[in-house]
Amino acid sequence: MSRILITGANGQLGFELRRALAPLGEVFALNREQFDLADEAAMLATLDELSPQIVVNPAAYTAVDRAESECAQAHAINAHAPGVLARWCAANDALLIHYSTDYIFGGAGDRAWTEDDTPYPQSVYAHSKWLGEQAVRARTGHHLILRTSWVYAAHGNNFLKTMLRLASERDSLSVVADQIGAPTSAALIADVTAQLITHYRRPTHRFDYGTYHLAAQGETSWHGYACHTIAHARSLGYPLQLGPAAIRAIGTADYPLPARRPANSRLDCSKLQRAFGLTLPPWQAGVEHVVERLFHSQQSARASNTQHCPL
Ligand SMILES: NC(=O)C1=CN([C@@H]2O[C@H](COP(=O)(O)OP(=O)(O)OC[C@H]3O[C@@H](n4cnc5c(N)ncnc54)[C@H](OP(=O)(O)O)[C@@H]3O)[C@@H](O)[C@H]2O)C=CC1
Ligand SMILES: Cc1cn([C@H]2C[C@H](O)[C@@H](COP(=O)(O)OP(=O)(O)O[C@H]3O[C@@H](C)C(=O)[C@@H](O)[C@H]3O)O2)c(=O)[nH]c1=O
Ligand SMILES: [Mg+2]
Repeated sequence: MSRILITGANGQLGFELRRALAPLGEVFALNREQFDLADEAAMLATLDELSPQIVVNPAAYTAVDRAESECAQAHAINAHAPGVLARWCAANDALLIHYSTDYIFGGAGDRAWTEDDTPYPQSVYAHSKWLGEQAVRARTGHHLILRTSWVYAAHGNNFLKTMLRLASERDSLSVVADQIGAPTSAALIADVTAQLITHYRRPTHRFDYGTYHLAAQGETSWHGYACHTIAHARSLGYPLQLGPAAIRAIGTADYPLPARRPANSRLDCSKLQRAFGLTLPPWQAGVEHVVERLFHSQQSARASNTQHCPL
């Protein structure tokens, strides 16, 4: 039985971690109001009070474009706060599980990045996440840093839900086809995190701390991801405005945004699979599952509206 603290419990990953870690011990799932990564003194007081043996930190500043103009806030939460958590974990013999991103890589070439490749962050968000990783490594050896990519879930905001919304409002869509990565469900990351905690708690087992890439298998572009999402929604009978052939493939240059994104976001996840005996599922499986969940909750919302409306 472990005492586990989860930060950012209302984010995409925090929400799924609440479910996946519940059977592993006494879980303190704290949202921003209960555990503010921008308030160091309050964070330390809560850590002392709850005295967790495992701290899991999915909380982050994730607004990639807004970070370009809110550099100080992004750095406080993504770069400084993980170091505070790591220092507390080192002093209190706790394990820290932290998450990072494919965006720390420069994006050149078409080979999947390994844990040994040198990051070259191209945006404020990416730079702040890279500094956060380094702060964790410098302060405690007892850490896991899990780098993932293109996270989505039924709960929260993400590209998948944006595509479904736009497909129900518009006749056509334009989506970049020259950035390649793997959409990864928050549920998969949370389930793998639970597996790693189970390994960690085995009494006689050597545990391999460190940095691991964790993404769904396979690769696609944002355009490929949008097409698969919308095709699956269509096959379920989702109400869509968009015609079947109306998703245009465009280049990054045709979709200007404040923050630069890497062209190559491929993560080589073989180290994680080897070390912990895991098999990562293809990215399409998680996308289909979340589209189905969203479809069914939309249907039940409709059904209960119909029941309650006077005829
Ligand atoms: N989203 C993605 O595509 C990817 C995410 N990652 C990484 O994975 C992790 C989880 O991301 P994800 O769940 O998608 O992110 P979300 O944006 O869904 O959730 C982040 C959570 O952090 C909370 N938060 C923000 N600021 C603070 C603060 N000052 N104190 C406490 N909590 C705060 C947010 O609270 P509030 O709800 O109040 O804003 C939110 O609930 C992060 O480390 C992220 O960098 C890696 C690759 C891809
Ligand atoms: C909405 C939209 C986006 N795009 C492009 C813009 C961009 O290149 C790409 C993704 O856009 P988004 O802004 O939704 O995604 P973005 O916020 O860049 O997602 C990132 O979030 C952070 C937190 C991470 O760590 C990354 O792994 C990644 O998931 O899709 C289109 O081409 N057409 C569209 O209609
Ligand atoms: Mg975004």
